[in-house]
Amino acid sequence: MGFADHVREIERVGKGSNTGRDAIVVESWRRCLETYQLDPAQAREAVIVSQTRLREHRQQAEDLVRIARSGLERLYRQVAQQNYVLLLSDRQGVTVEFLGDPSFNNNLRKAGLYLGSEWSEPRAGTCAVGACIATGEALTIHQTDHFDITHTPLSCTAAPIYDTQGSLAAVLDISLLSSPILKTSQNMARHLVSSTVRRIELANLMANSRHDLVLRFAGAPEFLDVDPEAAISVDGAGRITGMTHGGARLLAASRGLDWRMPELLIGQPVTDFFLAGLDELSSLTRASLPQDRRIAVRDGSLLFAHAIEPQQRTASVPLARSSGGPLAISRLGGSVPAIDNLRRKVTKLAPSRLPILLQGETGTGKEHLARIVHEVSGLSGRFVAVNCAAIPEQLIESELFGYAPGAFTGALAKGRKGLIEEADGGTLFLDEIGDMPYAGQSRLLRVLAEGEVLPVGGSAPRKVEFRVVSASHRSLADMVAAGTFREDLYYRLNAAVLSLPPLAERDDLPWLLDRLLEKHAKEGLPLRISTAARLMILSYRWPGNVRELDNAIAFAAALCDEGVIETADLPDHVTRLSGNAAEDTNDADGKDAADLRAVLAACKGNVSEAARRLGIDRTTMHRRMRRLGIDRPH
Ligand SMILES: Nc1ncnc2c1ncn2[C@@H]1O[C@H](COP(=O)(O)OP(=O)(O)OP(=O)(O)O)[C@@H](O)[C@H]1O
Repeated sequence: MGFADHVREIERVGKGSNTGRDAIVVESWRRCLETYQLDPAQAREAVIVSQTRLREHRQQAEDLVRIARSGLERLYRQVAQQNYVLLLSDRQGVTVEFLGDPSFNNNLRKAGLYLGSEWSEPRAGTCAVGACIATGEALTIHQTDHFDITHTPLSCTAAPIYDTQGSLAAVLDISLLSSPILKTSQNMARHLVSSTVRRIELANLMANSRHDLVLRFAGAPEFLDVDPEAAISVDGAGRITGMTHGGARLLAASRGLDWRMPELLIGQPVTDFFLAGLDELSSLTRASLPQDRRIAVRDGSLLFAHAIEPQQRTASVPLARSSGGPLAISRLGGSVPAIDNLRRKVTKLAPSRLPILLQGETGTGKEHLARIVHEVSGLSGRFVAVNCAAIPEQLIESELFGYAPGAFTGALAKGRKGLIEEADGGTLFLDEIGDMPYAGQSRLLRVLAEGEVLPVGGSAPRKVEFRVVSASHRSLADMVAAGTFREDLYYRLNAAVLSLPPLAERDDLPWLLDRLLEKHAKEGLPLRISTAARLMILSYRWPGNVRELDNAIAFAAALCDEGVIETADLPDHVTRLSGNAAEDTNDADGKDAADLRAVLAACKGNVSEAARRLGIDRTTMHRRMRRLGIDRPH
């Protein structure tokens, strides 16, 4: 159908003609013409909201997205091969979650199948998300059902997600960019989307009714425990506190009410809807077989029910203390002012429960410091280190939060504890926190705020108590300014900030060298180093920090004869770039020292000028002078 025909059909429908379109499409076209005054002859580009607005929408929807995530991923895996993309829109029609093949990114963006795209009817005309918001029903808007000619290649199927109070919270949509197939082929898609929504609503109800009795219902006993059709929650006084959409329909049908009026359902006594007392309802637990858990609804129908008792909160784990502080703190570094200062801070901060943010270039010893903090803290639980940059983005949430049994394909049948729970009673070290995906940041924030962790695909949060130490070699403050790191999470993590200097700025390099020689000594044989090799190490800049030094000593330890490291055993780049501090002599006044003296003399003792000529900063210059035993000229 061409553009002109499409416009003509909409106009005819607007005037009351029947062109054979589904009623749901006809009603939407009329809303577009009459209520929103849209012109079918004027094609509109897809609307994508600004980053700032998108962030606001995503923050508001984050609770739902968190609960829906495993369901969304599962649905996407089922449909991705048929080239569907998946959109979760909030109740304003703004896409807050998107799963699609990144290889056709540009076309999807143009078509509005993208994060931040706005699919409300007033903005986009008849479309699946918009019509779903307007009607509250699952539906398909296929190709020329769309009002706007821009969207007519698309085939979209959407279902509404209701919150536990019966209000529309979001819309789940799967869309095909172009589709040669007939509209009826989307019936299957609608079924898939609707069953995903049912599971999401159930998970949401479970998460929100931890202290209430939950009743799940199914028409057949076989599905009762695995895929119930409806669920409601009931408080200790027997009043309805929440429901899934299926639950709302069931309650409304029981009394001949309209499910669109949830205020007639929420807060009402459950016994108004069922021919059973509260005690009888609470006894429908797994203790009896599903087929024996039959219950009569007031409209005369019979259902099977499953009662889930309110969950008790787990008692908080006392964080016991142990000692180990003095020894641990001495491993921080040598006795030089900067490190002594750091040591003082660590001693004071470690026993508190304040979250600590460690800053420092890569390899400066952030994890080493985090372990020291843990040992000095006296926490009895484990130290669990997580490198957020090393875990693939798709796995980060299940690694951190764990997952419930059967949460996704490939998951262990009995589920798995996440790293956060492993750290219960101890310290969770989040390395490279700046690489944590945005969605994971939101979930982490929630764990820190509530002290509870909800496994992926799970509905029962578990209490956890741990100390968080995080680290990043990137500036989190800059990331917050750029909108890639959550500001609220940033403020939660950086209650105390400790900075580790680059190795080139550490005056305790000789101390570190000695510790690493001890570390790499082979059993029973002390590892030593010749003066020349030592000087070479002391005058090298160590851009890779303590890690590079550690690796260099490990390398030399493997090469050296009779436990003595000579210059020839050091890695080539160290010998090449160390400025020949000392040829193989025992003379501490090597060529490097002579060079420095010469430059200083040429600059009439002006250290800043000498540093400038050598292309190093003044602090480094002073440090080199100290190392090489050169006094400051007067
Ligand atoms: N004070 C120290 N004493 C002895 N060894 C140290 C010290 N600091 C760091 N190291 C060693 O240096 C190496 C690198 O340290 P660590 O892994 O803690 O650095 P990092 O800053 O966390 O690195 P990245 O930013 O790459 O995660 C480790 O092998 C560690 O044992």
